[in-house]
This record gives sequence, structure tokens and C-alpha cells, in this order.
Amino acid sequence: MALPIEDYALIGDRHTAALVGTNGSIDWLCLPRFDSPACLAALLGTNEHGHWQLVPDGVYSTERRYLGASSVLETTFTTADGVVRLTDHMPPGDDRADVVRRITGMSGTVRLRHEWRIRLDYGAVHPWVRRHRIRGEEVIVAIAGPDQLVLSGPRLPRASDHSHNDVFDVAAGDDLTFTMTWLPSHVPLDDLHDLGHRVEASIEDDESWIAVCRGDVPHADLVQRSLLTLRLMTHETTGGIVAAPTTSLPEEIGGERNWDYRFCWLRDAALTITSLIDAGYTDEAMLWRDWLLRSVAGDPEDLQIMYAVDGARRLPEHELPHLPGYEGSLPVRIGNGAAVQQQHDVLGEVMDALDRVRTARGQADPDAWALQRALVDDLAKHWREPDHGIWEIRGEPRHFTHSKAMVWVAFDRAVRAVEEHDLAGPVEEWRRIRDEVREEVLTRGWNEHKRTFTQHYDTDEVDASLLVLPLVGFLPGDDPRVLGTIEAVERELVRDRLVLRYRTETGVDGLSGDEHPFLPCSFWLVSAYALAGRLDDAHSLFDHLATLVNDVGLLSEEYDPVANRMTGNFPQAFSHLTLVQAALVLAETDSRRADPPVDR
Ligand SMILES: OC[C@H]1O[C@H](O[C@H]2O[C@H](CO)[C@@H](O)[C@H](O)[C@H]2O)[C@H](O)[C@@H](O)[C@@H]1O
Repeated sequence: MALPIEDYALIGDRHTAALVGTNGSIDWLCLPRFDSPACLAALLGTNEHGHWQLVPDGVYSTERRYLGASSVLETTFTTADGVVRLTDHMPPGDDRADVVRRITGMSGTVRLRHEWRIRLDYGAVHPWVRRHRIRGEEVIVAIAGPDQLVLSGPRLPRASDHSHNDVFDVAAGDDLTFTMTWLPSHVPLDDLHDLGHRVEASIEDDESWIAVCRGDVPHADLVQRSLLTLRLMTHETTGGIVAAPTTSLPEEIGGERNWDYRFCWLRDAALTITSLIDAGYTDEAMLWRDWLLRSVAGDPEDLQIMYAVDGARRLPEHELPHLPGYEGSLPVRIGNGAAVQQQHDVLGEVMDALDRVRTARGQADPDAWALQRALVDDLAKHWREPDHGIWEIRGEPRHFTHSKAMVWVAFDRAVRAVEEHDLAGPVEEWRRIRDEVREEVLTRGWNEHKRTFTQHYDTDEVDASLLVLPLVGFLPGDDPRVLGTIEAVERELVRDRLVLRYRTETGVDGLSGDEHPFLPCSFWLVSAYALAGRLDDAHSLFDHLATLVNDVGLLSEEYDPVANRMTGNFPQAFSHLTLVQAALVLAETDSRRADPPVDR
């Protein structure tokens, strides 16, 4: 049975990632890529769907941390008989897919249980398992279809009941390393690399990467962890950024709002890049920009709102009926039907990110600009049509106010490219559309009676996505219309200090059931407060949100403030990138308050 979501930590090699529980069990792992079929899928079912566990046999307590500012996870188990440490790591950068688990006896003698239960194709397939020797060393090989998994280590578990199990004592000073390696099933594994020493190299690499991040931000430790988590979700060679490494962790426990996030949304990735650039990282931005150029290459009419990490377009949504779901939340889905939706906000986020890339680098790339021109010209033809909006509603398309405001952003950044970077384009036409859409948002998206911008043109409901209007420069943070919208969000969407995306009761999303507050919207409220000059409210909410991260600094998509637990996919890039953004906005507004600009 899976643990509460917050009891998991993430390890990864920047090609894929695994969730490790406080009970030493890896309950989710897709190899070799984020969106490959899972070989350990207990997270969405039971141990029978695959897990790999090293844990004390009996009563124990757990403490966890990442080693320094790295993504190497250390779990310390304390029992009445002693203390044992488990170090989990996936070495990056070697074109292999390995999970390395090192056991170190710290004190006394602890009896450990080892269970290696592989199920391929999301828990559906029992592999063919045999023992084998590689250069004299015994290993266990599990094969089914395209996949092969090889377990090596000093003391291999024994086969029983479609699983491999062992119980052994670990005394102080003992040191045992187990490694699981994925290979295509037709490739013989002829060498066992010694991967133990790679831990130090990974720690050094992460620590030198994070040293770039500015330290003068509130909750700097959480900002660092968020950046490292975003790094783990960025595919090392293609530059694609996944929204989360999981599928179907439910927005509502027991509900149907269960989606596959192991893909690259242009929106989430563009917002990630924006936060990374603001935090001082430009190399990732270049890698992602090149991913974007390749992925959206072709006719701008064919632009999708999401792609696979290698830019593949077909992400058909399927249900996996053999999996019982996280705490019974059904269906379990793979693929994502939203891939073929119209979402007009997306180009706004992309154009804003690319504008920042240009500014950060101080130069423009002609190929990247040619693509942006083509995409903006295509948006000029379609922006008046209704769309599915930022929340990817499954209901009828609408004229979402946020989508239209982001259309304004797309044209505004295109105009800026011509004005400030000397790039060529029909700037008069773009200015005209920019001004027209702004006027439309200010009239049709505004409700004078309620003094708020509205979710779409035909409703008086508010929507938390409207909190980004000051963040993207559509209006100043202290504009009365922005202040009114913040107040409407506070009145209608705040639940136990956290912010809902919108009220599901209206049925706008075409789904049954409810959901919990969406953490990115709560971070947007922090930023909106700060830009509105409500700095005490901004700090107070940010401090509150900082209490919701789990013991290793990770956040899911949503939070249930009544049950005090995380819901939705985990960890989620959107939550972490908005945390970073809110910290940077706060640092900026704090420094302006301390040192106000002098009027000349
Ligand atoms: O609310 C229904 C939709 O939920 C998912 O979309 C959400 O996650 C995306 C990835 O982080 C994010 O870009 C989007 O803004 C969120 O609403 C799901 O992917 C959709 O298929 C679903 O319709």
C-alpha cells in the first residue's frame, strides 16, 4: 500500500526519477525515461505492482535529508538495536540508468528486510527472472519485452512467490551497495560499473550548480531545493522539462481527477525557464529553447501545448484498468488528452520566457526569432476563438480572461523584440492587436459590480489565474482593478489560507468531484500581495506555505488543508517554480522598501 504523498522523496538521473518512501521502498520508477512504462508501480496499486524495499525488520523510526545541496537522499533508520543508513542515488551523465542503494551500519546491529519485486509495463507483467554471472559476479536478471533489469550486490535476495527476498543483519561499520541497472533486453550486460564513488561526484556537481543561485531570498533553503528539483525534472540531453515525474496521483483522494504529468507542457516549462533565469540560470534556458525549436518545428498551425521529452507529439490518453489507483483513485491514466486542446495563454508564457532569454544573453538568435514570428502571426489568426484555458478544462471552450491577457503578453513581447532588440516584424500590426486585446480584457473580462476580473467573459466568477496579471506587466500591482481581483480571490477562492484555482461547483471544467487548493495559485497570491504593496500579507502567506513542504522540501500540486496532506502529482514543477518566483518577487520588493528609488 502506498504511503501518504508527502512521505516520498525524489531521486533521479535527469532522464528519469524514482519516488523513495520513508519506509525505504521505491514505489515508483519508470525506466529509462520519465514517460517509460513503470517497472515499480506500487504507488498506484500494491506491492504486487512492483517495489524495491530495504527496511529494518520490526519497529523503527526514520529521519531523512538530501546530502548537502544535492539530490542524493539519505534515510536513517533507528531501531531499539541500532542505527542503519540508506543512501539512494541515481548517477547522472553516463547514458545508463542505474539506481544505487547503499546500506551503512552506524551503530549496534539492525536486522534488515530486502524485497526486490519487479513488475514491468506498469505492474502488468511478471518478468522472466534468472541468476547469471558477469565477470564472475552473480547477478539477478529480470527480462520482459523491451526491458531488462539487473540487480547486483554483495548479498542477493532469493526467489520466492514472484519476488526476491532476504533478511540479514547489518552491524556498525558494515557497508553494502546494491545496484539495479536498466538495459534494452537485447543488450547483454557485460560489465558491472562500480557506481559507489559516483555519489561524491554528483554531490559536487549539484553543489556547484546551486552556488549560482542568489542567497538573499526568503526561505533560501526551500528555493534551493525547488531549483534542484526543477533540475531533476529537466531531461539532461533533450532539454525537455516534465511537469512532474508521476501520473494519476489524485487531485482528490478517491476522485477521477487523475492525470499523467510526465510530459513537457510549453506553459510549465516556459514558467520554469522564467524562474530559472530570474534565479541566475541561463544554460538551462538555452537547452530548453533548443528543445522548443525542435519540438514545435513545422507548421505553426500544428503547435501543441505539450510534447514528450524528445518532442514527440502523440500522447494519447489511456486508462490502465489493472491498477487499483492511489488509495483507490480511479482511473489511472497514461498519456494526456489535453495535448490536443487549444490554450491561447501558452504562447504568452513562451514569448515571455524567450524575451527573458534574449535579455539575459544580450543577443537574439535568428532561428529562434523566425519561429516566434511564425507563432505570433498564427496567434493573430486565432486569438478571438474560445479556448480551454490554463486549467485545461474538459468542458466547453470559453473566452477565458487569463488566456486573452496572455495573448496580450505574446504581442507585447513581440513588439518589444522589434523595439528593443532590433528584430524584424510587422510591429504596427502587432501593436494594434496588443492594444485591441488589452481593451477587450479591460471591458469584457472586468465585472464593475463585483470589482474583479472574471474567469471568462460570460461569468461573474473569479479565477486565481488572474493573479498573474501584475506579474506579467498587464497592469501595475497597485492598480485598483488588480487590488479588487485580489480581494475577490480572498473572498471566493481562499480555503484555510490556501487558494483554489476556481470554484468547481460551476461545472466549467466538465469533471465530477472537487479539488483542493492549488499550490501555484497560493504562491501567485504571495507575489500579487508583494506587488500590491501588501508586504506583511505576502510574507505571512509565504511563511505559511513554507510549513507545507515535506521533510525534504518537496511539494505536490495541491494541498488538502483539512486532512493536512498533499494531493496531486508529486513533486510538481509548477509548485516549485512559483515558490522560486514568489521568493524572488519578495526579495525585490523588500529591497525596494529598504532602499526606495529616489525621484529626480
Ligand atoms: O484540471 C484538469 C486538467 O488538469 C491537468 O492540468 C493541470 O496540469 C498541467 C501540468 O502541470 C498545468 O499546465 C495545467 O495548468 C493544470 O490545469 C491535466 O494535465 C489536464 O489533462 C486536465 O484537463
